Parts: sequence; structure tokens; C-alpha cells
Amino acid sequence: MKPVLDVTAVSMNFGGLRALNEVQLEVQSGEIVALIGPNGAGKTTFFNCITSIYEPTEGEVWFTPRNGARTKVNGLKPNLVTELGMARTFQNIRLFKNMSVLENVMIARHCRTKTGIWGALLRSPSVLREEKEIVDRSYELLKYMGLHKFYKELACNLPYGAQRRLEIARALATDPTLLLLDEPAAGMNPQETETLKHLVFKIRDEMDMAILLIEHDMSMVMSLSGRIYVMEYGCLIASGTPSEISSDPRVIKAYLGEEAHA
Ligand SMILES: Nc1ncnc2c1ncn2[C@@H]1O[C@H](COP(=O)(O)OP(=O)(O)OP(=O)(O)O)[C@@H](O)[C@H]1O
Repeated sequence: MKPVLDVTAVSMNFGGLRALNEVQLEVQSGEIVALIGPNGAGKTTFFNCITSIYEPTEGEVWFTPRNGARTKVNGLKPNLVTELGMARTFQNIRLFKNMSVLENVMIARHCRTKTGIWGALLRSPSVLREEKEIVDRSYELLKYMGLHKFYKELACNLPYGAQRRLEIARALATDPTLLLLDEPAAGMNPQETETLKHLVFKIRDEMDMAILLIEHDMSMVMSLSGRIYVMEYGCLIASGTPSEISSDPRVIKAYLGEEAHA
């Protein structure tokens, strides 16, 4: 079976800085894979390359959506990458803070609608049906993420952990094949992290999705991921199962090195 995501030797230079150096990674359908590494290792740059926010200096990013048509992502506009079936959340939450919780999800859902400008102006029965579908699906996703009781609230009024879950609901609204989560547990308390962990398993199992996450919470990474890639200074230094990774001397050194500098 073709991997959902297949990244071959991707490098990214920012002027003289090589932020990624020939990074090779793949994610299979139904997998939960983690990308870890010390601060500045290049993890977010890697997400930006695979979602085409950055065009890699070298290497190729291939994505296989549910229809099986393997597609090269390099050079595509980020909105086309979303339409193909890759959705992401951001390390720094990016909600429309002065819109309601429901509206935040509805906006994301619009990438799956067919209504053009004339349809919207004429308000034909098919447009009205589509609008109802957007509201229903958005509410259903809020319920899935345990946020439906806040649906009328402004996004900025939600507690921090709930804002992170709202970001995931927005990503789910685009019907992705691959969900990319950039530090989803950052700033959460242990209870919220535990809830999130169960939600991620539920999304993978019930929505038939592959998940790639960047995360610093090691207990979450170890209990959630089937496989882990470890990055340091833009290079992959290890990959394997949680037990292989936790006993890898290079990984222990990279993390102990970081602690020593903290
Ligand atoms: N747009 C940019 N221009 C120049 N340098 C950049 C840019 N984006 C990232 N970098 C640099 O690339 C390196 C990797 O940064 P990146 O944010 O990808 O690391 P990270 O592993 O995600 O770190 P963290 O865990 O702290 O989020 C850093 O040295 C960073 O300063």
C-alpha cells in the first residue's frame, strides 16, 4: 500500500542556515507517528515544507489522498494541499478569536463546499441545503471534541485547552486523510492532556485518519505513537517504536544535552 505521506530527502535552507538536512519520513494509513526533537531542531519547518507553506530547497513531498492518486506537493498552493486532504494545527493557536466557536469550524468547512458566488447570491435550494450541511457537520465536530456547549461563545473566551481542541475541530472540518498536529498538548494540564490523548486515538480509529504530531510531552508521545522520528539540528538521528527510541543512546544524548542547557 502507498504511504499517505512520503517525504524523500527534504532539505530547507534559510540563507546560510540549513534548517532541514535530507529528512526522509513516511506515514502509513492509520498510523500515529510522532516527530520529536529539541527546540530549534527543525520540526515546525518540516511541517511548513510538507504543507507547502515553504517550498523545500531540495527533496520531494508526496501525498496519497483517499482516492489513491499519489500527488507531488512541492510547489502547490497551501489551500490546494488542504483540499487534497492534509490539515494541520499550529504551535501558536490561530483561531478567529472574535468569531464564535461554531463559526470558526464553519469557515474551515467551506473548503469542501461547491457554492460559487452566483449560487451564494441567488440562495438556491441547493445552496441552502449546503449551508445547513455546514452548520450540522460543524456542530457535530464540536460535539466530537467536547466543545458543543460553547458553540455560541467567542473563541477568545474559551479556556486554553479548549482552544487547542477547537483548532483540531477546524482541521477535521476539512475532511483530511492526514492530520498534522503541532504541539497539541502545549500549555495543557495533565487532565486535559489525557483527554486529548483519547481524542487522538478516537479520531484515528473512527475517522480513518493518519496522524503526524510534533510534541514535547514525552509521556503523551510514548503512549500515543506507533512510531517516532527524532530530529536534531535539522537531521533525523533516529526512528523506531517508542521502546526503541527511549533506549537509543543518540536520543538520550540529544535530550540530556537540551536539559543541560536549560
Ligand atoms: N522563516 C525562517 N527564517 C529563518 N530561519 C528560520 C525560519 N523558520 C525557522 N528558522 C530557523 O530554523 C531552525 C528550526 O526552527 P523550527 O521552528 O523549525 O524548530 P522546531 O524544532 O520546530 O523548534 P520548537 O520545538 O522550538 O518549535 C531554527 O534555527 C530557526 O531559527
